[in-house]
Amino acid sequence: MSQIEVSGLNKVFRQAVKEPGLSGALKHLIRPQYADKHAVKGIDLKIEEGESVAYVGPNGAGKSTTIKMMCGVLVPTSGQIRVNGIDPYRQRMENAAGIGAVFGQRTQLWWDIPVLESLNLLKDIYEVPSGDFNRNMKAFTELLELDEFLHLSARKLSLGQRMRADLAAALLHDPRIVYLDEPTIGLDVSVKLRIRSFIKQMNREKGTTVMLTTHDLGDIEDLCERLVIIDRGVIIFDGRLKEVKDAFARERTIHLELASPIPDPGRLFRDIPGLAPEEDGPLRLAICFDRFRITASEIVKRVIACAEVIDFHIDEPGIEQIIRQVYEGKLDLNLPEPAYAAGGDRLK
Ligand SMILES: Nc1ncnc2c1ncn2[C@@H]1O[C@H](COP(=O)(O)OP(=O)(O)OP(=O)(O)O)[C@@H](O)[C@H]1O
Repeated sequence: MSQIEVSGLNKVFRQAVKEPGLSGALKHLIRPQYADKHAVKGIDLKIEEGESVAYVGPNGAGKSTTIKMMCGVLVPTSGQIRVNGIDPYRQRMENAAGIGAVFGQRTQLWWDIPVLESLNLLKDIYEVPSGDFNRNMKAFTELLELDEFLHLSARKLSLGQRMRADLAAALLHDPRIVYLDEPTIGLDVSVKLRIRSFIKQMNREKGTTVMLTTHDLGDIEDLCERLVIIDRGVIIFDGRLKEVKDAFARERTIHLELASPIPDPGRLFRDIPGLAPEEDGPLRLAICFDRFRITASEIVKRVIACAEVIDFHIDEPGIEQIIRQVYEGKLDLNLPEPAYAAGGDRLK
């Protein structure tokens, strides 16, 4: 059995339908009207111990609703969820012992007491043995630089400090699974990197399963091996991140440094529609190409035939670009890829 098993999962919310203004509110009081919102539609998902999964989708796609059902916060309308072998809603207490959760918009720390006190309270609630608590506190303090604010109450923390404290709180009891809902939202780059490196370390060293929802696609690239995309309540893609990149990261830019100028470099690629080298001075070329149309080695071969190439490097697009295209309906990740590019190289 997988660590997380979800099958045929549905969640329907009943939403009040009100006309605007006071008269709308009064009408609703007299004759309330409701509409059903099918937030999650028949989801099937299996996650194995130690996996790091990015669960992404546009606003309102159903990510948080799924995570809340996995945490036992929301009851499914229909379908099955087993987390660590138990039903998260019916066995909430047992479920809580095996999971940690960070919701970027909310904190689980007590607002008015020092962070250290909150962590001590969580130690008691989760019945964390003192040895484990001290060991984790030592490691987390170092990795997340908690020292600077352990004595402050949660209400006095900056957003970045609050997120670091929340991560420590979520992982204090060594949960086997951690759900992270927008863990880096609104944070500056250095805090983001620190948090990512902490999550990676937990996943690598303790084998903690990570399920991450985020709009920061850099988080995905840095943290996750598997990508699950949900759109309007339906899972539209589930696969390895690396395979997605290999198959769909089409656009690349090759930067070449030359020993001597090439007059009219565009003529070398007239047979490839849309491929136009950009010159950055006489000895530098930047060529943006679709690798399904021509390979990097073919480009280098054509340039070398005209001038000595001193150096070159290739910029690859990130997963961000690919996912953005999926959201915009321009890319279907389930489509088979083209087989060959100019120059004869196999694409995969
Ligand atoms: N408690 C609720 N009552 C009614 N409708 C809800 C409730 N919670 C969520 N919804 C609706 O369910 C749909 C899915 O919401 P959900 O919060 O799961 O999306 P999400 O993918 O997490 O979006 P975001 O990226 O914006 O956080 C949305 O249309 C939302 O309005």
